Amino acid sequence: MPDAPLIHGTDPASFAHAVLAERHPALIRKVLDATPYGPEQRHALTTLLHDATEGPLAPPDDDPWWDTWDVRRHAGRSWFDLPFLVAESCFYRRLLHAVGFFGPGPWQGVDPFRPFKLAELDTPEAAAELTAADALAERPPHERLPALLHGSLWGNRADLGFRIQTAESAADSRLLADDSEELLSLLSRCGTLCLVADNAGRELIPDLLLVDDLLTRGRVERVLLHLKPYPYFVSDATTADALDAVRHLVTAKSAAGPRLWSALADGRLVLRAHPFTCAPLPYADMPDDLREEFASADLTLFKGDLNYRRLVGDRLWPPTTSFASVTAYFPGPVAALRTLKSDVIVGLDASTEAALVAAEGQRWRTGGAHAVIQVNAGTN
Ligand SMILES: O=P(O)(O)OC[C@@]1(O)O[C@H](CO)[C@@H](O)[C@@H]1O
Repeated sequence: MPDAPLIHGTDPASFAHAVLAERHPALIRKVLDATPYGPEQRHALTTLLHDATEGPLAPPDDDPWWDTWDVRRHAGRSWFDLPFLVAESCFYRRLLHAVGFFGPGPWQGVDPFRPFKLAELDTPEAAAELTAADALAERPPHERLPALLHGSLWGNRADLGFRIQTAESAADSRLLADDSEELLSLLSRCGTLCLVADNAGRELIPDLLLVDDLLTRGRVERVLLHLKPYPYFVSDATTADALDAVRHLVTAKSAAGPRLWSALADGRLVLRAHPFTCAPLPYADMPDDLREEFASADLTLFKGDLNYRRLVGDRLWPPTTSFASVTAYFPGPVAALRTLKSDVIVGLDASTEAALVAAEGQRWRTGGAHAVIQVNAGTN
């Protein structure tokens, strides 16, 4: 397994530093504005707002998460000195603790990000995406599946979802690595697919439409949908979010809605929420039970930026590092659908990297304008 330095937020000019110093405080303000929390929670949130930028890491005494994942040992360090993934994971754990999510009490289980997630579902753009997706049902597989795959890849970017692939769109320059043909081939003969989901709302809807097509058209026998056991990184999907999405599809009279409802009821679509999905660790450190589940699947498909960071390791890999080399540990065929929203990237040609740097400096890594579809079928 190749090696490279872990990404930290120490450099004030880095993306990671900006996330910790700017995005996290802004998020706390959004959470305070979105829910009428009481004085105790508001005090806990404003304390976190200060701690997470000025103070040392201060784990709560009464939360075993900090011991389960061996994070308490970082107590007293600056958040900026921690591995970026650890710092973010600690922030979200502290935020949920501050709003009383873990209880006991009346706020137990109340998702602080739910207002943002629900707002995404009821928009004209979301309705237009559903109309476009339903129209796909009549198209032949060689058009329908790539469009559904791109719809899932670009998630909530409606202008780029569900387009019928034409010559120019198939050569979309925003796609920096494209193993979609190999991915579609793996999906065409897949008994069990593990889909490790990313965000709720308008990203989960395209994911579920892809799942429905795979299950309905007989290409996949069973899908294990890996969600988060509790709210994480603002938008990450929980079971409640998945049920909201299915109910939304039924209410919107999408043909996929009742089919997904039935697939859940008869066990062809199974919801999973393993604690490791909220751990501050790379998937290379996954526990044995999760490793066995992925090993027993015919394909595991990771969605989104955070999952990609954890799949390949949140490190400053040279972009030309092969995707296969950093996922060689994975116990079965694995693929990633990821829009680039953070520094880590592997699997690019040297010429692609050079052209991106010449055109955009290093902004191409974090702007969300580019994406990769990468596969390690495990055959090499
Ligand atoms: O997994 P997602 O939702 O695609 O993206 C999550 C994410 O890009 O947002 C953070 C920055 O705000 C990153 O640190 C993190 O990887």
